[in-house]
Amino acid sequence: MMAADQTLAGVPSSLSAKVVGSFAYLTVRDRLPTILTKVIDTIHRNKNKFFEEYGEDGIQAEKQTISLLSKLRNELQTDKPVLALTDGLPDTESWNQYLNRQQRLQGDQESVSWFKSAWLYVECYMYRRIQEALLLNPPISDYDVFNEGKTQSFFESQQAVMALCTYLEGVKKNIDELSRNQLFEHFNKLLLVSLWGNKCDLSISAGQENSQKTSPLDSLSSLQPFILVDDSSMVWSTLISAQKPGESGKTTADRVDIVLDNAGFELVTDLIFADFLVSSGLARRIYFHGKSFPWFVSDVTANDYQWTIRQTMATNHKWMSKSGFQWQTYLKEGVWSYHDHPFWTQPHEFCDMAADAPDLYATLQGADLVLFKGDLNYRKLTGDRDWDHTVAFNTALRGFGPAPLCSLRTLKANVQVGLQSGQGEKLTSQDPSWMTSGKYAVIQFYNSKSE
Ligand SMILES: O=P(O)(O)OC[C@@]1(O)O[C@H](CO)[C@@H](O)[C@@H]1O
Ligand SMILES: [Mn+2]
Repeated sequence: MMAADQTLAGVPSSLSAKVVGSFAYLTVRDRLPTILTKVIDTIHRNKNKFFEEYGEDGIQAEKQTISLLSKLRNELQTDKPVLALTDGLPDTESWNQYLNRQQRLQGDQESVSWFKSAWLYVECYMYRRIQEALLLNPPISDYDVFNEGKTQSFFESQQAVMALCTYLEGVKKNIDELSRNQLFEHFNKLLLVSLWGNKCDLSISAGQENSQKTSPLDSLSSLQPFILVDDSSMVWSTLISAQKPGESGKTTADRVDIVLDNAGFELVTDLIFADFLVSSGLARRIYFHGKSFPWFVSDVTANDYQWTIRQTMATNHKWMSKSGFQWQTYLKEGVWSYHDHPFWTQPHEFCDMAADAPDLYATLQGADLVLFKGDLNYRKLTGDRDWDHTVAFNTALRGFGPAPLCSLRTLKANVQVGLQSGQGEKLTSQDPSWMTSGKYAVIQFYNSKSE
């Protein structure tokens, strides 16, 4: 039995709000209550809508949901014990087992609570409790409390989206004549656009809008110095070496999986990159992995995914609309498909996936490359632990490696591995908030098969 904060040999402890003043502490103390308050306000603002749709039941549901969320906010702010879930969803048991696991880790001296336990766990748990509050009030159970922010991010980024779709159209027009070097140039640009699309995330901004106003293609070179690890050439060579003749006679990699992060502008950058991968013949199929309920304010759900493609189709911008129709065709043909396994909205570190979600692990093993978008995925890849910055990426992965994988992440949490000796210290002296500002990024690759 491990003592309270004793961890597996050589594995550092989980980031936690128990470290007063840490980013985890500031998130749990300030940002999470702010997000909860915005959720409560959003539900209250839609009271009339619920009444119109559901009559008195809608009013009752609104009141009940707000009372449950206010209770949750009070539990959080007063560091009450984390409670078992009661909504009887298929994953409820898994969540409650994970709570027991956390309790065993901490020992029975203190209960699992917001300011004493792992930050990754309590933050994920908060979003699952928001979902429980809605599920316990059926008339409004399928209401997406984060929808307004996600759609606003899309609408505010229209200039950037139009510029990207126009660029993509130009690339696709004569794509068969492009040399491999030219293909690599476009690959690199659109990979970087997808990487920096991750800056637009509403949970770091606690819901403040932070959409992309200008064309991201214009700023790629100025952003290059802020990329701390750049394994893009390894991503490219993995795709090239995976090329094999398909039924159509075209040589392509079979499948690239994109574990999505945020809706709005970031999702469009992912769809554009995926379109390029298929149009260029670098990949035959794309699996998109999204969330099965609203998560971390701006993460992609099936509704967001379908809505974004419909909106892109419906625009009166020629190349944007053409892209939207192409994406709908990819879905109809099975070239693209959307998947939302419950594991992505659970609190587990990814090194647990093989044991706790073997079906999902097996699915990812079928990919030639898995791209993980964003900061929360990076935190789960590395277990959200207090690693030294020079620890190797695959050490932090702790055996997770279903396929060649790459994290495309802007830094918004104080966990970062795989840096050169002295690189972290230099960054801290130059820019103390480098790990949490979203200004810096990594393209970090690992191929377990190359060991
Ligand atoms: O995964 P994303 O969207 O890039 O970032 C989500 C996120 O901003 O939410 C948390 C703050 O509440 C951070 O730890 C984390 O980075
Ligand atoms: Mn996110």
